[in-house]
Amino acid sequence: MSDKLYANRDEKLLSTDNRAEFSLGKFTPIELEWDKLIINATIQVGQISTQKCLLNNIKGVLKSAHFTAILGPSGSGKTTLLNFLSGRLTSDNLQISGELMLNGKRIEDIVKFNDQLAYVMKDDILLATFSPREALYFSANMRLTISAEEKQQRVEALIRELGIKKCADIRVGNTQIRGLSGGERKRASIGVELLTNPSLIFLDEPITSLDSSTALKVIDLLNRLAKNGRTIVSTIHQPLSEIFNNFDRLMLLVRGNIIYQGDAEQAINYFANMGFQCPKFSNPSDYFMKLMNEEGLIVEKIQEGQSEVFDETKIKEEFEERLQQFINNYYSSNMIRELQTNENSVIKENDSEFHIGFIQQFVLIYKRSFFNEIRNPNYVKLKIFQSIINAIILMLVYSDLGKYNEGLQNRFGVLFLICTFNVFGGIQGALYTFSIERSLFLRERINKTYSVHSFFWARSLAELPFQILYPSLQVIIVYYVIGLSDIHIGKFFMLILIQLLTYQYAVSFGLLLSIIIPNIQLATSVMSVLVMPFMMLGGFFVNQDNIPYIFYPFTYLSIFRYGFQASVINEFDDVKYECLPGQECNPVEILSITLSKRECCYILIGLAVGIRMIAYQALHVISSPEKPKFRSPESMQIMNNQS
Ligand SMILES: Nc1ncnc2c1ncn2[C@@H]1O[C@H](COP(=O)(O)OP(=O)(O)OP(=O)(O)O)[C@@H](O)[C@H]1O
Repeated sequence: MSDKLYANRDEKLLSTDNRAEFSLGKFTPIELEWDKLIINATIQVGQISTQKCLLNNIKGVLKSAHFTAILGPSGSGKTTLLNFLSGRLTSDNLQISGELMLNGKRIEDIVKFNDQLAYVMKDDILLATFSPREALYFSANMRLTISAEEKQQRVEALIRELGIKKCADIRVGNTQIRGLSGGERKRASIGVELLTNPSLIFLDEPITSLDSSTALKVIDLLNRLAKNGRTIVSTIHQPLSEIFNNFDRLMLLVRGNIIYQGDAEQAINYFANMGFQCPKFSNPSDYFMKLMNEEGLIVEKIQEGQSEVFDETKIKEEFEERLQQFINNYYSSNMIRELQTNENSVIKENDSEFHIGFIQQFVLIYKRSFFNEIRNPNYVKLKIFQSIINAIILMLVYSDLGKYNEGLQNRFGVLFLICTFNVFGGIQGALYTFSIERSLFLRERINKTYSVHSFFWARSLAELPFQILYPSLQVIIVYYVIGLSDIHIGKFFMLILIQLLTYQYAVSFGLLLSIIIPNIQLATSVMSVLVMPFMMLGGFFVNQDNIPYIFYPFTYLSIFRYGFQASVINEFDDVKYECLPGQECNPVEILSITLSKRECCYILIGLAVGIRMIAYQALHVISSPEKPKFRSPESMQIMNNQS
């Protein structure tokens, strides 16, 4: 059926220079072949470690100018295969053996050919505050070294090809911002990956959660890309028959074994010849899914009229037998002999790591991060609102600071609360902003869009104006209304500086947490657990002299301590405070503060910078996860025997 749609595919393949042209420009067709591929995972349960086979000695090929669909029940190894083929398999508990050939030539690591590949992830990872056109221009400016005019032509051509002209300038959106529909978002995600004009495109469940007509549009787009000579491979969950009819090649995976690999149209006949006839007018993919599942076997029995309660072990045995029959039949079929790539044009390895220099990367990321912040109106409004509300609460509670001992207590209290609001505001802000950008950062890093260096510095600088605004606002409102330091202009600015430094330390801390803990809920819980001891040992609740030695590390690192102590020194510096009528005391000594205001500020700067540098290193680590190493088939066999 697909041939009816794409009658000229073979002509394209036989073109003299073996190159095909799409509106994006020329590219070299790619065929990818793998052989004797085994992927095992080591699973540790308590003291016992076992081996699980994820892909079981499989051989296969992805042909150029074909759209290959990988179908299989959940857990059959589809994503593992796709990730292996695209060089994205990252897990230190995996062991691999096998061979990979690109256009007939054996290669060690497909990542060296990243320029020719694209991977469209299951989730659409785009910035909610940017439109598809802006996302495409950002990616084009980062990843293409052609002239500005050519970039514009390519972006506009893509927008046309993707059929997203009408929504090209609408923001992508998310749960808070109304934006694109699911299908438009998916096509925009595919567009970002197509910008580099890749020859080989991997897609992980591109139509899951799309309605049937939108899913058909996406599949039609993939078909058009295949028609033009590209190699398209996609995992797909239970496609409709209209969608199934658009596949050129089909690969069926069950428990890490391939049981069919070949022309999608021939699959029905192939299984019919084995005695498994797909009923008339039923969806072939539904039928194949039923064949590949134990549950399918039960359904089959019910449909045959068997009404007894099914014995689980018997069903398991029967399914094992059926699976073995499929595997044996597949290995004795002609399909396995046809799995060869053509000796084809040699593919060039990536030229360089990045396409543009640090300064250009920095400027592009800076602009994007800055606009992302201000286009997130709810977030900015919320932060400003939070600062104002905190200030109002402080003003109301401390409307009368008092004169003697009670005045002392109140002043300590208000200064500690200002620090507390800033610490929580800084940590939460950093946790929130990085957690929503995390997947985008990882996707762009895998694509080598920019360096960690440029991302880190550009983002830090773009956020700085907002990190100055939020804590300052609170001090500005509170200071004069409450009447701290008897309204001394120098002390007022000093208090702002101290709070800005405290906020920066909190931001560094929050950033580190959000980098090392991918789950925002977990990161928030860890934050609360860690922040409480810091708070208790910040110098307000317990006097510095009475803190047990065991807690000293917390006092040295406390996010509250230096900001609070510096604020207290600032408030009472050179002031003899009248703690009782006629009796003066030095509040700094009451709290046993031994550091000077300047020392506290230097320590805050040191901690903010130090923790930020650790966060920077952590960004490097998460953006280049360790890849499983290739092993010999013999050592895999030994490991399997031992487990
Ligand atoms: N690193 C790992 N360690 C242990 N088991 C793993 C690992 N990665 C994958 N698996 C297991 O391997 C099997 C295949 O996983 P995979 O994600 O490839 O399946 P899938 O066919 O894509 O499933 P789905 O359709 O549900 O996405 C699953 O049982 C999964 O739990």
